[in-house]
Amino acid sequence: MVCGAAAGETATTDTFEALQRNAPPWWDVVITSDAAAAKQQVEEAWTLLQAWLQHEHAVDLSRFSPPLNTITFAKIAGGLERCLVPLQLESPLVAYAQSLLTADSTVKIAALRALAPVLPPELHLPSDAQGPVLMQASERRVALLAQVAADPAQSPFPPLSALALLPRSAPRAPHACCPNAQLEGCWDARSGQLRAQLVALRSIVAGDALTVPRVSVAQPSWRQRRADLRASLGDAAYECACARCAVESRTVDASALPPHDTLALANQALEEGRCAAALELYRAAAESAAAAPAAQKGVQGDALHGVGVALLGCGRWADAHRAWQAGFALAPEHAALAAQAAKDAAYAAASAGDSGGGSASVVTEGVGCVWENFDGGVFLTREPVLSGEECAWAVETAEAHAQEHKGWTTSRHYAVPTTDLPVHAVPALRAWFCALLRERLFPLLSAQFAPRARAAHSWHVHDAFVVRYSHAAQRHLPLHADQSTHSLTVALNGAGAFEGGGTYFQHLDSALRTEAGHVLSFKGDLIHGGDPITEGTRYIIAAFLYLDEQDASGCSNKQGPLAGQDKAMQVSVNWKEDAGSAFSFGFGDAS
Ligand SMILES: O=C(O)CCC(=O)C(=O)O
Ligand SMILES: [Fe+2]
Repeated sequence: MVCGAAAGETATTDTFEALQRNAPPWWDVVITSDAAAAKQQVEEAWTLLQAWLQHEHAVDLSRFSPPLNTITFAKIAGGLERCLVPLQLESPLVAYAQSLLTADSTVKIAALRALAPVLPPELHLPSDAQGPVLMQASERRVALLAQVAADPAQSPFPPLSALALLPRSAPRAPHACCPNAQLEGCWDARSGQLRAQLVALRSIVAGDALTVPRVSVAQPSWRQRRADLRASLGDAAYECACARCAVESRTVDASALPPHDTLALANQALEEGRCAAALELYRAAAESAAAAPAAQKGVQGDALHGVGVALLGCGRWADAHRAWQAGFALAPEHAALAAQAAKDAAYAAASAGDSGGGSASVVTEGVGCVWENFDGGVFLTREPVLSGEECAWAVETAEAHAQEHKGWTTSRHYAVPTTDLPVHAVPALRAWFCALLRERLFPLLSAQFAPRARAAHSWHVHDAFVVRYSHAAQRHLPLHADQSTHSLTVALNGAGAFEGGGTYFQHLDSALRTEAGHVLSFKGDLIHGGDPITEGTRYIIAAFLYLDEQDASGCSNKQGPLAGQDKAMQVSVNWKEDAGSAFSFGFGDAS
C-alpha cells in the first residue's frame, strides 16, 4: 500500500490535522513507474483511508473543517504531487556493454547476437562472417556499443524511469540553481526496488545548508528557471534566492561573493558546458581569492587553473596555456598548475624555432608528395619519417622506463583512457621527441595545415604520450575527439608485430594501418579511435597539438587571459629522479 497512517497512530481529528501539516510522516518513499500510476495510487489510498476512518474508527468525515472530502484530499494529493521527484537510473545494460570490452571474442559474439533485437543495424554482426573476420567484427561492434551505450542521446538501452514520492518530513532541502546535493535513484539490492537517495554534488562543509534542484538547472536562462520554479511550486511570486540567480540577473557581482561560492558556480557552468560563463566566473573567483586571506590560496589556484580549462572549452588553446603559465606564477604551489607548467616547459624546446620559417618553406614546395590525402582531412606520410632503428629505440626506451618506474599508466585521460606513458616524463624520449617535432614534424604539419604560417614555432604540444595496445591488455580505444586542434599518431611498429589495430576514422569507416615510422595527421575534432588488435603489441606516439595563429602571424598575444596580472615568466626544468614518484620537477623563475 502506498499511503497509510503511521504505525500505532489513531486516526482522530487531531491526527488528521497533523497529517495535513505533514507531521508525523504518514507515507513512505514510494516509487512508481509514471505520474499517472502515482496519481492512481494516491486515489486508491484515499479510498482506503476513507474506508478505514469510517468503518474501523467510526470517524465522521463531516466533522472535519474544512470537511474532509475528495477536494480536501485532492489538495493533499496536490501537495503530494509537489513531492513527486522524477528519478532516472542508468540501465544495467550500459554497465554490461562496458564489461564486454574486456570479454573474450566468443562472449562478445554471443552477447551481440542476444542483444541484436534492441541494437541498431550498424551493431549487428554480419551474418556471413566467420573465424577471424567475425572476431574482428565483434571487437569493433562491442567497442562502438560501449561508446553509444554510455551516451544517453544514442544509447539503445533507455534509462529506468521512476517517480519518488517523498514525505514532507523527509529532509526537504530548499531549491537552489547551484545546488550542492541532488536526489538520485539507486537500485536497492536488498529490497529489489529503486530507492531515492540524496547525493552531494560537491564537498559540503558542516553547517552549510543543503540545497537541491527542484527544476532543471541545466536551463541557462534565469528568467526561464524562475518561470519553471513558479509553475512547479505553485507560487506565482516565487523568487529564487540562490547565488547563481543573483549573479546571472546582475543583482550581485560575482567578485562580491565569497571566492568559494564563485568557484562552485564556475565549476557548475563548466560541467554544464557553459564555458564562456565559466571563464568569467573563474576569473572573478581568482580575483576575489587573491584579495582574500591566505586560507583562500587553494581556491585561488583552482580558479586560476579553471581559467585555462574554460579557455580550452572555448577553443582558445594558446590562451589556455598562457593562462596556466600566468596562473602558475601566481600560485606555484597548486599541483595541477605546477604539473601543467612542467609539461609546457618540457615541450618548449619543440616550439623554439626561427621565426623566419626556413624549414617550413622548404617542405611547403613538396607538400603534394609528402602527404597522402584521405577524405575529410586525414593525411598519411608517403615516406617514413622515422627510421626503423629510431622506432625500435623509442619502444625500448618507453618499456625500460615503465619497468623501472610505475609501469604504464591507464588513467591519464578521463574519457577514453589509453595505456600510455607521457613523453615528457621520460627524459630521453622528451629530448628526442622535441627535436623530432621541431626539425621534422612541425615543418611537415605547417606545409599541410598552415602553408601560410611563417614559422614552425607556431605549433605547440598540449600532450604527447606513447600508447601501448596489447592483445592481453588494452586492445583498442573507443571513438572520441582529441583535446587538440591537430593530432598526430606516429607508428612505432607495424606489420608483423601485431594483427588488426590502426587508427579508425568514423567518417572513413576504416582503420588506417601504417608501417613503422609513418605519421598520420588530422584535425583533433575528427571522430576516431584505436581499432582493436587481435594479436601482438602495437606502439604509437599520439600527440595532441595546437596551432597558435597569433604566433604564426608574428603578433604575440600580449592581452593575456589574466590581463593586467599576466607576467612574462621563464620556467626552467630540472629533471631528477626521486625515490617516491617517477620524477620531480624543479622550477626557477628566471625573470
Ligand atoms: O590508436 C590510434 O591510432 C589512435 C590513438 C588515439 O586516438 C589517441 O590516443 O587519442
Ligand atoms: Fe585520439
